[in-house]
Amino acid sequence: MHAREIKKGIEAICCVHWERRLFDSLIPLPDGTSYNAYLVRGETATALVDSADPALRDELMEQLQGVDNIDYVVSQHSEQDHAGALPDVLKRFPSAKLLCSEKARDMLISHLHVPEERVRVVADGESVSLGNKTLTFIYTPWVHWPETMCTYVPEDQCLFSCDFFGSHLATTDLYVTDQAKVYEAAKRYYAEIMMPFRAIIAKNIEKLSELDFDMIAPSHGPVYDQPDFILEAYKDWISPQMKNEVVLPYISMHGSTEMMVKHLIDALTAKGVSVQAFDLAVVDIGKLAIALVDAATLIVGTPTVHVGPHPAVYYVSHLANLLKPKLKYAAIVGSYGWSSKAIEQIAGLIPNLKVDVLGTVLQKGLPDAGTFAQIDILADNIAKAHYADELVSGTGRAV
Ligand SMILES: Cc1cc2nc3c(=O)[nH]c(=O)nc-3n(C[C@H](O)[C@H](O)[C@H](O)COP(=O)(O)O)c2cc1C
Repeated sequence: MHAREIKKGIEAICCVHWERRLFDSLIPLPDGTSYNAYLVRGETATALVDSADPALRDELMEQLQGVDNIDYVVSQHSEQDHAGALPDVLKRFPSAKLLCSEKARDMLISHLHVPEERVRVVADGESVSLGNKTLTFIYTPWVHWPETMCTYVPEDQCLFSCDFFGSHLATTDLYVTDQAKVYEAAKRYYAEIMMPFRAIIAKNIEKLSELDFDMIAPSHGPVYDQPDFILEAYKDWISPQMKNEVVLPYISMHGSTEMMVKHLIDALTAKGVSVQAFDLAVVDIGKLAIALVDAATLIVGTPTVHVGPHPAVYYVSHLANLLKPKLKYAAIVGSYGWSSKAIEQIAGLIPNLKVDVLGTVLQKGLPDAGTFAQIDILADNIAKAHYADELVSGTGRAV
């Protein structure tokens, strides 16, 4: 890849990680990802905004080959996928100063062993002149670490946002060309990384909306030359409005829980409630996280294993608890053999979820007519709660 111009004097250096399939040893990447750095050439000084993951440091350095001098390297976020190649950049450009937020200073030193004397802290709102271009730094904490900031170039109405608004997508597209594809990738990114910080993200979006920009250049995925697309999507995801949707992660060893789950899906669907069910034996947790962004109700389906829920249910309950989705209601269904504490244990795993439990159906062995009758009542309770809240149907996309 070569550096490509996105504004006069501003180039995107996209390092595309086509083959990466897991992020942070946690997040599935069905479409790979990219790490974007940006070169800003002013009349009197040149700056590089962010770097790349150390795995692609050669790709980054190759794209910087023709660059004689860099005066400033801006680190918007200290995590390795953007800051990991900073030591290489600082070595290659020995007079460059590393600009970062107050909180990033210690993080860059401790996480990357960046030489302390190279670091210069910039304040929230501070500007650095590159001659005919200015870099203005806007602190946007907790998107998604405490030190994160954005960088704004007023002369070009360009906002560098790092992880904020990013999407995990390996592509040669410089700009968003397929909105549906980017929407899905950006929602996956938001769901897994940003969702726990919904309230502070809302404040940060408000802060950024005071700026006049016509381009958002994130550090993952394509550049937004129509920023309203992603701003509107984010506003929808962070809004308190839930959708008439149920997320139903389940697992079944011998089929009993699965029969209960399938009956529940039919009963809810018949009442006009959308359901996204995920078999935890084969789940892509990214898709599950995406479903949690809008849903009003979480239903967990589990057999009992060694007194508690199946270990896969432990994992997914813990994950949902960490991601803190909007969810207002919950329910648990499942089958057991002789004695179970699955319900109590699941309840203990989700203290962050401020949900009303609308019902639990625990069946000894195979479900029968009585079990299905209980499930019908549960479906009725869920539908009534959703309609009482006047929840709107999920559109899946805001575009
Ligand atoms: C490894 C294993 C451990 C189990 N431990 C318990 C248990 O502690 N308590 C219990 O009531 N049933 C236990 N069971 C029985 C299952 O919960 C029971 O067979 C249930 O009907 C399975 O539901 P499923 O068909 O949805 O997999 C265990 C089953 C297996 C395979």
